[in-house]
Amino acid sequence: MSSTTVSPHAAIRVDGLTKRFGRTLAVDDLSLAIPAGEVFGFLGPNGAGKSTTIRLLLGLILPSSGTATVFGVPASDVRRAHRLLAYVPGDVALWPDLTGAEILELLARTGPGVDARYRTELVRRFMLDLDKPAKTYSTGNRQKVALVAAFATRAELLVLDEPTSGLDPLMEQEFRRCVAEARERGQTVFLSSHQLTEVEAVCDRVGILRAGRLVEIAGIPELRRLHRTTVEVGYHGEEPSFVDVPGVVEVERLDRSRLRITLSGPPGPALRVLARADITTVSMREPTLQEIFLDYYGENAR
Ligand SMILES: Nc1ncnc2c1ncn2[C@@H]1O[C@H](COP(=O)(O)OP(=O)(O)OP(=O)(O)O)[C@@H](O)[C@H]1O
Repeated sequence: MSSTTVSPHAAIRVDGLTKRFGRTLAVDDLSLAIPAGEVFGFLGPNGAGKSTTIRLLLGLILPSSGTATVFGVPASDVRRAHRLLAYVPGDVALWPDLTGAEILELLARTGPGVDARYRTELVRRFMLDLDKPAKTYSTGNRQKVALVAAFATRAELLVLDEPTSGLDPLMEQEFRRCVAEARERGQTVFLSSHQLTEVEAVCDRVGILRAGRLVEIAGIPELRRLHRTTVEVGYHGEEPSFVDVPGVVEVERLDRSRLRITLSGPPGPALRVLARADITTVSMREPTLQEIFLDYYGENAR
């Protein structure tokens, strides 16, 4: 079932978005367009500006300069914009004396409309006990209530700010299934996360934020190609030489007949060297998103 209307607008469009808090430049001239139907991962280390960007998108704060729209509606036009979106914060606060069931009903009445059958199914899948007051819920259970409420809406845009930090691996799997189902229905998902395996598993594209600026925006396969790939080869006879071969970052001798070559960028030149050698085995490994992330922020970034 799809209730998503086709919009000529991007789900999210941000142009020159900037937010200063006193001397801190939390978001710095950010421009970004997320087409309807995309699952977009928003990555960055602590303090990079992810939550500030989300608060700007939700109209909770106003930008110092620049614009943000949701399906063409200015983010600051909260009444209209919030008919199109549902939001899950990383740190879910619920009304302590209401039960889970009462909270789901309350949220359903304020949000952009709900699919009650799907909601019942999600309550079962997330193994949520709705009869207890929210003050007895653990962090993970509070997060589940917010996730069920958001996924059960037919909001065209789901904004999820680190929504799985309190979930166990089983529930994390369920979350991934829900994102896939949202995508199938044509909903757009904006997912800020520290969980790189999750982003890798569910997102079409990722934006990487550093100190308020977008440093990279790409599809995951494309990101991998831009980063380090390791190739292990076994050879007979003379060791292949990678001196001055473009894209070869490091060559490590594993034993007398095996090398590990680290590549950055296209592998063509290194493969041409290998083609001339007497190669007995070859294996190639692309970087994980975690390695890419460390390339940006870890030792290699300095
Ligand atoms: N209300 C505020 N007043 C002053 N500074 C703020 C305010 N909100 C955020 N900042 C600063 O803006 C910068 C970006 O913070 P933000 O919370 O957006 O980062 P984040 O990427 O969401 O980090 P995390 O992963 O830790 O949640 C930080 O330097 C933070 O200290």
